[in-house]
Amino acid sequence: MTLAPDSRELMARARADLRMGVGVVLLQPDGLGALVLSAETLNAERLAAARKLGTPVVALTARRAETLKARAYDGDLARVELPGSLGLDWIQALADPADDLAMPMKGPLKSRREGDAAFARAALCLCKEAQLLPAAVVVELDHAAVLAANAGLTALPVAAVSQAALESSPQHPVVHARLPMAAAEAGRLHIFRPEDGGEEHYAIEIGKPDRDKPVLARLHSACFTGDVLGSLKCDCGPQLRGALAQMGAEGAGLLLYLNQEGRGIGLANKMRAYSLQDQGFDTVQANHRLGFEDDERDFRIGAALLKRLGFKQARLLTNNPRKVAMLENCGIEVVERVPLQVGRGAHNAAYLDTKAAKSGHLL
Ligand SMILES: Nc1nc2c(ncn2[C@@H]2O[C@H](COP(=O)(O)OP(=O)(O)OP(=O)(O)O)[C@@H](O)[C@H]2O)c(=O)[nH]1
Ligand SMILES: [Zn+2]
Repeated sequence: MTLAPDSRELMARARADLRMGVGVVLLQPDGLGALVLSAETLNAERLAAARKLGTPVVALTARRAETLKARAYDGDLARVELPGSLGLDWIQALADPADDLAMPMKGPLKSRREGDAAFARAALCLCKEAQLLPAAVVVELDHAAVLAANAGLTALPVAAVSQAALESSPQHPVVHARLPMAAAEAGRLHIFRPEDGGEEHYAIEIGKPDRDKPVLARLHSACFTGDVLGSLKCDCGPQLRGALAQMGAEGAGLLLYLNQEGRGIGLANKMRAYSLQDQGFDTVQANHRLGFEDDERDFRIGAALLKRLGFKQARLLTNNPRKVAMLENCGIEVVERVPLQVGRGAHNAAYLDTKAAKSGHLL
């Protein structure tokens, strides 16, 4: 056992650093490395310091590059060259689509072809995990480890980032306690904490579901606007309350409340998406313009929590066939899909229709 943080713990530090605007260093075994800064949280002083170290590029996802008409030579991403005359405002306009329509970016943008995109790819992965806009300034360095040590920056192997993206962090039970609720007096709230320093997730157990029978279950993704504020733009609030009510009526069930706000992009980015929706884009187009995929959630967490609580089979309350497929892939048998169609209204009809047309939701 060592006191030093392992690579997963270093990733948690890196996420926190990027959110504050502090750079992180990525290292390759051959000694080559890169300084990475989030485009969203970068300031002018740090950009100037980064420019003294080498030639920065702005890493963008292929989704964002498509909107900006930048060539994504690396497939899933583009490394856009940063002209010497342009600075922070230009980088932030590349990253943030808020003003795309009012002030379109003046191109053409020049994308880098040569070299390895591994640093840029890891940088975008870290930005997404930090729930920042997926855009980063990346400067390749010869003496990256020395820079990290001298400046006190978090340094981690670039391979650790790609490896972590493939795995789902183990979730550990922290505590559970009785919680009488309006929907069911016999309620119990369990808290789970991931090893990787990410968001905690919750399980709400209603009654005493038999572990040897299929449990009436729901994987509910956090929606602050719908669940708490009663937003009419989505169906989350009525789905949450409808699921709990059905479990209460049956006397048993399990609702997993997964802290994957905004289909995994975080509340700030979801509000950016809402702003784009006010400009006429639908929910999927808005995610793409921001540089995200339609859905950035990791549904493996739900399967892991079901298993951890002793369940092997479920009757799943959902309209999303991807949730069913993912649970099955992760070893939970879904014996029945129980539709959950509640809360349709004037404000969310187009949103629900888009989910059906583009994301495969069943109406
Ligand atoms: N990015 C983005 N997220 C949204 C938008 N509207 C709602 N959400 C999020 O979408 C998620 C909805 O989650 P769920 O209701 O669990 O999932 P679902 O895929 O709709 O599937 P079912 O409800 O089970 O049929 C929540 O995390 C919301 O915060 C939007 O316009 N953009
Ligand atoms: Zn919602």
